[in-house]
Amino acid sequence: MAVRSNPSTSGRYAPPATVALENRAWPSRTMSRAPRWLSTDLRDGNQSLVNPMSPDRKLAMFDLLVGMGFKEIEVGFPVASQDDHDFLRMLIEGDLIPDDVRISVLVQAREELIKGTVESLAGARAATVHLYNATSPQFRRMVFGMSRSECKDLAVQGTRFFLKYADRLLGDCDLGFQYSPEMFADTELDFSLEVCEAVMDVWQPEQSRPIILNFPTTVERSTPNVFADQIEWLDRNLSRRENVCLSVHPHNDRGTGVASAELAVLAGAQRVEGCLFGNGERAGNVCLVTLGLNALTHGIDPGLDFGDLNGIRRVVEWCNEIPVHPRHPYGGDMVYTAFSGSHQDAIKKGFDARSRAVADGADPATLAWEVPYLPLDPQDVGRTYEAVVRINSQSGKGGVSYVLSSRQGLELPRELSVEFAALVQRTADEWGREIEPDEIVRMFLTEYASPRFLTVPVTFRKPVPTTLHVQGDPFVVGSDRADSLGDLGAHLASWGLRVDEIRRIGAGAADAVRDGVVVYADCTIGTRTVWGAGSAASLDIATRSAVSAAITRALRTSQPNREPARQPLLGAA
Ligand SMILES: CC(=O)SCCNC(=O)CCNC(=O)[C@H](O)C(C)(C)COP(=O)(O)OP(=O)(O)OC[C@H]1O[C@@H](n2cnc3c(N)ncnc32)[C@H](O)[C@@H]1OP(=O)(O)O
Ligand SMILES: CC(C)C(=O)C(=O)O
Repeated sequence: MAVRSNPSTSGRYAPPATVALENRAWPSRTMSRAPRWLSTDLRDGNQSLVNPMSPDRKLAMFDLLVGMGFKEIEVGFPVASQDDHDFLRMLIEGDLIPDDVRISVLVQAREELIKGTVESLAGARAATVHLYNATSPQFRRMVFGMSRSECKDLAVQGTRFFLKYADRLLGDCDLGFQYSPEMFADTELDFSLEVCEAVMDVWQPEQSRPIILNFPTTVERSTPNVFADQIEWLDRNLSRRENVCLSVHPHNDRGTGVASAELAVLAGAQRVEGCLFGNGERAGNVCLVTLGLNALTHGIDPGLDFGDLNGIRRVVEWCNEIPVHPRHPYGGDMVYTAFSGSHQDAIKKGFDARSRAVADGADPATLAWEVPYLPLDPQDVGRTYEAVVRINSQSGKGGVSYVLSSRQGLELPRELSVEFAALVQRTADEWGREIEPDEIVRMFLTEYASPRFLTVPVTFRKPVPTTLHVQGDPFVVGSDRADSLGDLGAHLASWGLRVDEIRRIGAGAADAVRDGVVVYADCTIGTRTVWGAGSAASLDIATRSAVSAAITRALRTSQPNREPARQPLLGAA
């Protein structure tokens, strides 16, 4: 097949500039604690929506953020719209901002807008004003029509206006100040530094009045390592560093917003701005859910509560009117689900190993999480194990066994699970769709279980060698459970059955059969080997039931590939 390339279009895009950084330190660092988080769901997130949030949606989002533990929340751009202004006033006048939460508001470097912003904060106990202007060559040339020094002056004047109106109007407020050179990632590094230094000369940061300098990838255009280099360069070169909170604000245009944020933290960023589930302009702001849970799965407390991630998602979806993708890291519907056989097998073995460790006395709360293919314990975010394994034609015996075990407590012998999995796979192929757990259980019971428990002995004309599997661990005749099986051989002999071996006997009932023991009988009938399953309060009756089911199957399975009947038989018994 001919390979098509796009030389004519790719030639219109330039590769990003790189940073000359000697001995960069970030590649060999690891994250040891979570950065400060700022949620900009109510500002950058909101400004990107088709329908900006209504007041009740804004309040729901604010309450959610507070409930999750956010301590810094950008609540809007109060001079941009009456809605943003009114929401801010509602938070202040309604005393809805907890003492340990700091709100912030965004404003451009224009005097009348700064004045209006400061006025809208009247009565606030604590707040940060976030001033921005774009600094990149493209903006200076195309949007502002300004030289470098005029652009710097815009930021400097903006800071002066802020101080002027804040002094006049907000004497009682614990005021913070944040400056962002918008389009930072596309701005010459030395110019970003020059502007930030000039802003700091006006603000005069001290320990008691630090400054937040926030560096956005307003439009993400380079690989995350380039952004990390930019941040490390600033970390090294900014003056008054101890009074600067170095913050980043990544967007996700190239799909690497999370990587940009994480590498930036390694490079010296102390604070990250983003949105829940990555809402935001174009391809979104960096996703704070992903970042927070990435930290958690590296053993770092994110300082945010993700314990009810489905609940968080519901609020976010309602506020933004945008569904979260089923494959969204940690929060999507499908992310704790495996369909493919080898994944399911490994997951089941992981859970089994975990159960054994707990049975041996390990505390599940502290036992290291190491279930293959599940980077996070779904229960840590309020999800269940219910949908961890789902069955379709890609599934194998591990998955089918997992469903029967987790749903019904049925622990199939390996040979039986191989056989049953093949039947499930054929059925999934035939039906052309996923098979629900209840259907799997029904299919198993329909195929292998006796239509009803037989309580009377069955007589066969010729001896049938039988291997019995009883739910649970291997059992050897003559062990401590031998007495409970004492009559078994006699019973089976009275049916005309010869017991070659009794391999397994269970401790405890299967959920499917509340009344006791499950027996899996592997019977050689004539030239065929046929499985049957039975359950009852006593081993004796369960065994008859299992053998009877095997015989019934042997009689009816002249067409082995038939579609299984749909009615549950054990359930009806
Ligand atoms: C990357 C980001 O997310 S930044 C935040 C973006 N968010 C928003 O823009 C939403 C809120 N903004 C708004 O609602 C409006 O832009 C307002 C209300 C703030 C201002 O509206 P308007 O006065 O009508 O101006 P408009 O939006 O067209 O702004 C363009 C003007 O502002 C100037 N400008 C843009 N950004 C800045 C800035 N940060 N500082 C100073 N001037 C700026 C432009 O140069 C342009 O000036 P010109 O009119 O002399 O050509
Ligand atoms: C105002 C700044 C921080 C911004 O939103 C951006 O550049 O994306």
